[in-house]
Amino acid sequence: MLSAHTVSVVREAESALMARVPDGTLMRRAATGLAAECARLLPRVYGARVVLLVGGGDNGGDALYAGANLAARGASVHALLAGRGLHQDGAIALRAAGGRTRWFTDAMADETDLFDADLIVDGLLGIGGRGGLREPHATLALLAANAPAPVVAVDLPSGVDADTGEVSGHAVRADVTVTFGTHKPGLFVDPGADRAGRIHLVDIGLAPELPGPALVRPQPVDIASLLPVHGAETDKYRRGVLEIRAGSDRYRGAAVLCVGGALRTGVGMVRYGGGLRVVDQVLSQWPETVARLLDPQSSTDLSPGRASAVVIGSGRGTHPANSDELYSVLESDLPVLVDADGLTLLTGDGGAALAELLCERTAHTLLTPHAGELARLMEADRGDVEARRLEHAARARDRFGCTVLLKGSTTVIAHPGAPVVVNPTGTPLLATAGTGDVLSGAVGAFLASGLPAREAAMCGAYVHGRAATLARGGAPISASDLLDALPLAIQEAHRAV
Ligand SMILES: NC(=O)C1=CN([C@@H]2O[C@H](COP(=O)(O)OP(=O)(O)OC[C@H]3O[C@@H](n4cnc5c(N)ncnc54)[C@H](O)[C@@H]3O)[C@@H](O)[C@H]2O)[C@@H](O)CC1
Ligand SMILES: Nc1ncnc2c1ncn2[C@@H]1O[C@H](COP(=O)(O)OP(=O)(O)O)[C@@H](O)[C@H]1O
Ligand SMILES: [K+]
Repeated sequence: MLSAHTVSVVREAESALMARVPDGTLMRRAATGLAAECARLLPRVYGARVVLLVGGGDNGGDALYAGANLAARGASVHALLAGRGLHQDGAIALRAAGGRTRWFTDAMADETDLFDADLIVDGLLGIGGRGGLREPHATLALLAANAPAPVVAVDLPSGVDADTGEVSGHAVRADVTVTFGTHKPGLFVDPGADRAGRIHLVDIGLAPELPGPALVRPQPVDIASLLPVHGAETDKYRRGVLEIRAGSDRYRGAAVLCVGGALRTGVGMVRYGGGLRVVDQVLSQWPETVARLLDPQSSTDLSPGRASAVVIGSGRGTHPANSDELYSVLESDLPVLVDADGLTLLTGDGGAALAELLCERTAHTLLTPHAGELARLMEADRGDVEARRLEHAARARDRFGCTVLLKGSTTVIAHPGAPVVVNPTGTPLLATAGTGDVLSGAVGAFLASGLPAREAAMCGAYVHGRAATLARGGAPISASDLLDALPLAIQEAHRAV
């Protein structure tokens, strides 16, 4: 697992470490690691043209010392200084090694060395950055974006909020981010993650001072260790029986995709309950489904019966009868995943009794909203949810006391009492109708196999994201393509051990 810590925790750990080592040690370690990564990106250091964008704080200091290191090895290093302060010792070191420094003004915008650079180092702001970039930082970020050279961000791309990944206005877009001591949450979560490029962690000796992480990002090997392994003696009940209450006579596709997602994830049995037309459609597409007619409008027995887990909601409807169905499902002691229409039913005054029941559940419970659904659930603004996904997923987790998987450009999973998980797989190709239905089926299959909600969500989101990439080798996909690729994604994930 890669782990990330918030700014306040990093600051505390750094102070504790600094008290034990000679002055300047941490910055020297950081700058040495940064210079080494810069050197790796250059065909050769001697003669390379390196431009440093230098802010007034220690982030600028790191860039200046790394620049001094490169200048001492024969690079032509030019620092553009921005903001009010300057890390004086860093600037002295750079000049002593033959580098140049110059204060940046807007008038210079056309004649900077940026366009001729072989490498640009973004040392404008690190974990001390607050809010959108002010001038002249914003202009420099824009100039760097338009220059052809690769950009290396120091600690994090300037303009990205270290704790949330939020970007307001301009932010540097890095090809590589060299981060120090531990990852910062904003490097893992969009829109920040999208600005970070490849992330390289430099060990500055901080680990012993760090508490548990705020955030984790599973690696293939972590997923491999979680995936259920079915031995020779397994049978369909041990693999899990998933009851699916997704789709309706009106939205039959949701049922087909959700059932397909579960079957292709390797569940032992899917039981499906729904109206005549949707049952027909499910059976014609997936004859292995055990289906029964169930009309939420009239049936009194809406309970899920003998299953290992239930998925409910997508395309199911938001009528009072659907509320009754959700109520019976939540009343059971089975693991339950609630998606889409099921989430809508939890909102407003009408949803109060359901929400209360949800909060009281002791069995594994998982909500899988996208940003719009989470915004409705929590009476928040959708744009705000997208800008600060971690905070909003955690708020929903705390409100309902259950696991929340927030879908979107970065999928995050918030679970009570554990670090938030950031899913490392996925692609914008997934932003197409019906892919969420496949996800709920896949996660439901893992729940049915006995994985706890957090682990089921991690495995489901991971293989779903990989399936999107594997399905057509990076070409556009539809939700149905995911179904074919899910088994490959699972096979690949098992191999990572
Ligand atoms: N503290 C330590 O021991 C270490 C810190 N290191 C570096 O130090 C960095 C943190 O340094 P600082 O605390 O000095 O903070 P920064 O260098 O990140 O930034 C602080 C400066 O930026 C200005 N600023 C903040 N938000 C701004 C905005 N939106 N637009 C324009 N200017 C803005 C502030 O007024 C302040 O002058 C880390 O990210 C890392 O790069 C590393 O050297 C490792 C060791
Ligand atoms: N920009 C994006 N980048 C990566 N994944 C995305 C993006 N947008 C959406 N997704 C993923 O696509 C799926 C869409 O699910 P959802 O919004 O429920 O759609 P639907 O209801 O049509 O099935 C989710 O798994 C989500 O994480
Ligand atoms: K930076």
